[in-house]
Amino acid sequence: MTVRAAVAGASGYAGGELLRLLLAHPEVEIGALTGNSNAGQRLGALQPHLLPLADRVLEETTAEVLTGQGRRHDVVFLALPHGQSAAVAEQLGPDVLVIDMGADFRLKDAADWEKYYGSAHAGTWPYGLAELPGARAALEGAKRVAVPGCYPTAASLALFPAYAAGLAEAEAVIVAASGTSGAGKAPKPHLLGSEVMGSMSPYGVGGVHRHTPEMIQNLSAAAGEPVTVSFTPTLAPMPRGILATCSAKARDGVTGESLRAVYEKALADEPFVHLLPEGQWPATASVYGSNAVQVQVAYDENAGRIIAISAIDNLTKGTAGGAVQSMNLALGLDETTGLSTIGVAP
Ligand SMILES: NC(=O)C1=CN([C@@H]2O[C@H](COP(=O)(O)OP(=O)(O)OC[C@H]3O[C@@H](n4cnc5c(N)ncnc54)[C@H](OP(=O)(O)O)[C@@H]3O)[C@@H](O)[C@H]2O)C=CC1
Ligand SMILES: CC(=O)N[C@@H](CCC(=O)OP(=O)(O)O)C(=O)O
Repeated sequence: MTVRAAVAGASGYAGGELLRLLLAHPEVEIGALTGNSNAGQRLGALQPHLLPLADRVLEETTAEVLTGQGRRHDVVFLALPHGQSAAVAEQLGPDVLVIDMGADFRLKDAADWEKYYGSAHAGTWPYGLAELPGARAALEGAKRVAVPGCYPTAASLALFPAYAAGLAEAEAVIVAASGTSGAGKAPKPHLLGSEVMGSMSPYGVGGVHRHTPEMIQNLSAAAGEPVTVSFTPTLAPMPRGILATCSAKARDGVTGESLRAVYEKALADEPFVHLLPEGQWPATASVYGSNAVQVQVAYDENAGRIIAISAIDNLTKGTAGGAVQSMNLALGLDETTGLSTIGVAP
């Protein structure tokens, strides 16, 4: 099978990571690459690490370029700022597979979308987090996929086994540290090297971060009841990676042994999510550039809380790897095709 893929937003961080993965995908041929302010530029000037594509020139992001006659794209990836995908997506025909790496189609509840994103809700597509209960069935054969946000990927994969097994009360506290690439490539004063280097700082505090309703959606679905989430993101002085420290009050009767047994069973067959051996803890350095997710879980007897910690690469499993994994499922390819669990160290 040859899958011809177009990438909109090829000049950005998510688009760049996606192209890195697609270049190593045995079934994919790379078609049109588009940008916005950088349309007309050589990709080599913007993404110098993607040597085989250095002489490709970015086109405008239009429906004609993405799905026009003669383009022959089987899949279109949209790696655009949130709020920009819907207008493009509605012009793409029903036969092409469209994978949105932005937020536009992740949420089911229109009121949540309006509250956290401040615009009209565009709709809801099958959710590209394959590991969640029931997700693979919805992705197989899908023509539209909404790739999750990076923090919801990390937090949901850490906590869903506890909720799916009924071990946790319906309240979760999530504190996660992210590398700066999570904020995208567009210049922002708080991301200047001199602001970020040597310092960690919180942002989006007090339940206002737009990933909160997405986490609530995922954990409530796993629990089968509404779960409240208190989420605090922090910025860490590193280019990539998310470490999510998640906790929830344990239901009566939970022990360290029963908790571990539930996680071992839930994650046993997952190709990308690895429950670490007891005593070993997730670290962002171990998943750098890889689609792997490290998870560890412990029962805090004094506080009666379940502590679940995960590490991902925000650009790989947190966006581009999740997008490729979803594409594989949608097209009937082996889910792991073109995706590595091998990191880079030190
Ligand atoms: N960075 C991350 O870790 C993650 C990102 N995502 C999502 O991926 C998407 C892209 O993020 P990211 O790559 O980080 O952002 P960047 O700012 O790095 O890249 C944005 C891309 O979108 C293009 N673009 C900007 N404005 C428009 C517009 N109005 N119309 C069309 N194209 C436009 C830019 O083109 P140009 O440069 O030519 O102006 C660029 O290619 C976002 O929705 C983000 O939420 C999801 C999970 C994780
Ligand atoms: C460090 C940092 O700023 N991270 C981003 C998350 C980016 C992302 O994954 O989210 P979307 O795909 O939903 O945009 C933020 O907190 O907004």
